[in-house]
Amino acid sequence: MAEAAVPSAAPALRRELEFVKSLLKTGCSVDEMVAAANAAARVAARAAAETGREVQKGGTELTVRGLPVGGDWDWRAFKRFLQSRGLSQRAIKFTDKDAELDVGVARFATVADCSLAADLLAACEPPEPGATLVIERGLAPEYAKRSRKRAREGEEEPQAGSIRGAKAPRAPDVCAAVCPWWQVPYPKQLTDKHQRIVEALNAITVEVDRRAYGSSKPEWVRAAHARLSGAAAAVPGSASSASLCCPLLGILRSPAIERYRNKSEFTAGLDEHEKPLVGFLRGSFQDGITCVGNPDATRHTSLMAVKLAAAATAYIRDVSQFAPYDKRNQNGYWRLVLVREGRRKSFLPVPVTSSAVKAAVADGASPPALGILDSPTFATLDPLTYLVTFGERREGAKPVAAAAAAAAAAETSADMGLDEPMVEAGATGGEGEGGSVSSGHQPGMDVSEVCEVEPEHPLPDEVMVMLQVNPEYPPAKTDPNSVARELRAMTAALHAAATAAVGECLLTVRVQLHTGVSNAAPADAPLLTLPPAPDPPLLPGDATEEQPPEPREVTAAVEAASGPGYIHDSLCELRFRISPTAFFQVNSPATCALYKVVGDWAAAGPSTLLLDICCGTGTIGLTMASRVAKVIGVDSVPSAIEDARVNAALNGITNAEFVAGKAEDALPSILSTHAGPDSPYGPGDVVAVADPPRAGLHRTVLRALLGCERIRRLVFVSCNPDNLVQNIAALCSPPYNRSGRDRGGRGRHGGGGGADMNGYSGDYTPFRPVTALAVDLFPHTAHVEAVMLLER
Ligand SMILES: C[S@@+](CC[C@H](N)C(=O)[O-])C[C@H]1O[C@@H](n2cnc3c(N)ncnc32)[C@H](O)[C@@H]1O
Repeated sequence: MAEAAVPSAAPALRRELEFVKSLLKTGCSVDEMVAAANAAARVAARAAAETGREVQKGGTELTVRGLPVGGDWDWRAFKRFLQSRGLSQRAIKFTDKDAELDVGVARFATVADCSLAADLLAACEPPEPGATLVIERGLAPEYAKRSRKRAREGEEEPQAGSIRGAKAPRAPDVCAAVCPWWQVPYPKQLTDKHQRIVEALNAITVEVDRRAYGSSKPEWVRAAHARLSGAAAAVPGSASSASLCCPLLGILRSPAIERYRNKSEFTAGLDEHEKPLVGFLRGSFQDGITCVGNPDATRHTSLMAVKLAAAATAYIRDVSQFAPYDKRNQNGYWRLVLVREGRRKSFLPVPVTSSAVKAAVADGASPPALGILDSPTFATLDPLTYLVTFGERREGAKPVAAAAAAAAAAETSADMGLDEPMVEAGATGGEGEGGSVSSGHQPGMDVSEVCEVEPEHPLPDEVMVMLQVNPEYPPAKTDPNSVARELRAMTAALHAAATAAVGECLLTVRVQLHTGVSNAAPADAPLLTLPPAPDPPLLPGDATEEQPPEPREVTAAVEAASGPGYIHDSLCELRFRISPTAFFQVNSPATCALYKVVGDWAAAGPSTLLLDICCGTGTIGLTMASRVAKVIGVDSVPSAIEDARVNAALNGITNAEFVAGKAEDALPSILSTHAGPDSPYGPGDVVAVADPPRAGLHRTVLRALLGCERIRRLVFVSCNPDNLVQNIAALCSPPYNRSGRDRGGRGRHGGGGGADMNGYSGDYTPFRPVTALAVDLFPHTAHVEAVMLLER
């Protein structure tokens, strides 16, 4: 029926339709479901059209109409005009304007610069009194031909760096490969990520419904069904959020969106001309692509990392006797250059709204001062500063359960320890879907106010480089002296670049040996300090041209870079030691906001035992340690656990204990020791925070959490919406109960396999999803983080 009407360009909404279809099996009437499916199809068609428009809007080019004609009003005058309106020389890459046309075009360095230009020009006086400036994204047709010609010329580039013998696949541009959303306006990125979490929360409802028998079906699942059928009848298209498993408060924007990463993993390889380059892979080996691209245009890579990659490239190209590793023949020495950065003081950019920018410009002022919190106070940090909501998307939507929304808002706010109801107007779905419960203050900002302007970030104080090399490279295998010379000279090149970038900078270098085909090394791959200088020639005359004695500056640089082999970063008013292979979140400002939410939702107190499952270097547990009785963290990477123990000591924290091991091995015994019947922690005193890797939590961990009745509150952080669905559904589904096979013969779980879709038997109370929040830790990529609070 409605399926045929769904355009293929809307896979997300296709999933929505699948969801609606799955509910056909649940008990809603067929008419209701058909109405919902038709509504979904209409939304899909609209979304597809909008997506097409947005892609067009997302570039770095701008057309301005209404400019003066004649005289010397050519491209130079147009450029001067842009500069006079506050756009910097750096931001304007190119302008074009024929003096006899009233239209000019400009290309900007980044999408953010282009958005700023559009905002500034929309609010400024035109150069000719009485004229009206019309601003359009993209190139005017009058000029597009010239631009297309240039693009055609660019396409003739040879495409090397692909697997020999096969037809050369075209490697995508480096930005498309590593930050594929770099041209998508930031508000649109947030909208899409928020939608991704909407879909995940819908899918949790469906999954729990699928796993539970009629009488054991949780109340919140029944409520979602009721909302869904109500919404489908009342509001076309509202099915997309009516069946969320809990309210979604919005998405926390990243405080920093340009060059925000504190860690960059560069591949040493060959560029499209087969020249050595340290940068990002432009595709995957499976697709036949091995070619590396220059990282300097990628929006998320830090300036320090770009400079170190350039220094490593220059060294390998111009000086090194060793080749970069080539996966095609598995030969070569240099494989990876991993750069990590730390700062003595943390920082948090404070976002400005697009209307503030416009108002300031309309008043003739320069854009509002860009705030940056230097060493922000964690306890008083308000994560709502970064909350983005989507109020306008419900325009025309009738309240479905306004009273329930208000109640949910109040409940959620109380849970978070907030004075203001957080779900007021911005939250989507769950109990509160459809309710325009707006009154007074709306927390966070509407997505239409999201602006990409941000201040410069402070430079790092410490830098760590891990050079991954191939010890099987024949020239390296046979000549340890040349290995020492190469590693030391490379270190000197990196040291010079780091020092030139930031003056006094603590650079520390380590060498990782790895022989596998892919650069992903196991956690226990040998990690070495820099080798000593090769023995000097016995007599001064012994030094040949090929083997001169080591220059003094190399010796000095290596001595300086032989430091501790880890760095420190500041986060949430604490200091963290980070080893080369330990996990640490890559976007420190956004992580700070995320951890504040996690801490608030955990609502831990002086009698709480806090379990930090998958704790990395101990970050989440340590940021909460001062509020709780005890922290126990567990992580599978031993170096991360060593860091966590050091980090506790570094911050004077004495109530934290860290266990090295897989959570599935360690957690059951941690729980029986610390949270069993004889433990000093009463029911509800044990709070768990889980922040698993992309694969999610192991089922043994899920079982252990379900089986520990003292855990009544669980904060789940996920970087993979698909696994979030599976893990949360498992935690929120009722136990298997043979006597509950009262399906009335429907047998929809496959021949009476029945309710044990969860696979967990025993007597436990499932958790209930209470509230959720999306968090953008990775601007310009499709990745999105979600936080969920579960209770029972
Ligand atoms: C997404 S990170 C979160 C780390 C930490 N919570 C943070 O915010 O920095 C996931 C962590 O899970 C750890 N990990 C992966 N598999 C694990 C397992 N089976 N058991 C315990 N920890 C695991 C990784 O080493 C990594 O530190």
